[in-house]
Amino acid sequence: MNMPRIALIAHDHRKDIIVALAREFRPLLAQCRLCATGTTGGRIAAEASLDVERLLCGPMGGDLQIGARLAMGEIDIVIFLRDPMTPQPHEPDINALVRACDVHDVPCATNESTARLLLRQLATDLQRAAIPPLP
Ligand SMILES: O=C(CO)COP(=O)(O)O
Repeated sequence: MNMPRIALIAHDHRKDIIVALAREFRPLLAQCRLCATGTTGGRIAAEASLDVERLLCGPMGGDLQIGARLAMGEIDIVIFLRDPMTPQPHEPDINALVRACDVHDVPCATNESTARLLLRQLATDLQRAAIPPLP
């Protein structure tokens, strides 16, 4: 199994949650190629000690960069913890990213529970792939 490529994004009110998830799933995420919007990536790198490629901050085009990569087949999973209670200045970019996930059938977790399901399944898949097939 190739190294999974995961995009991590969280709005401000969800950043503590994505950092906690990154810490909890650190052994798994350390086996993945990670990219993130700017501020989210900075926090994950600093607080979960993970190697993360930091793109632009969300309001400056980070969501669009991730959407473009995804459209090119370069992202396997998106974890995008959106804040449903706070209007965002870059709402069209957010919608474009989630739409791109649907267009290209890329799994996209927009809340913590779904993120957990995705990450647990990924851990199982990686474990199975590591076990050599029976002769
Ligand atoms: O706004 C975001 C996603 O829409 C997140 O961007 P930051 O990680 O740069 O805060």
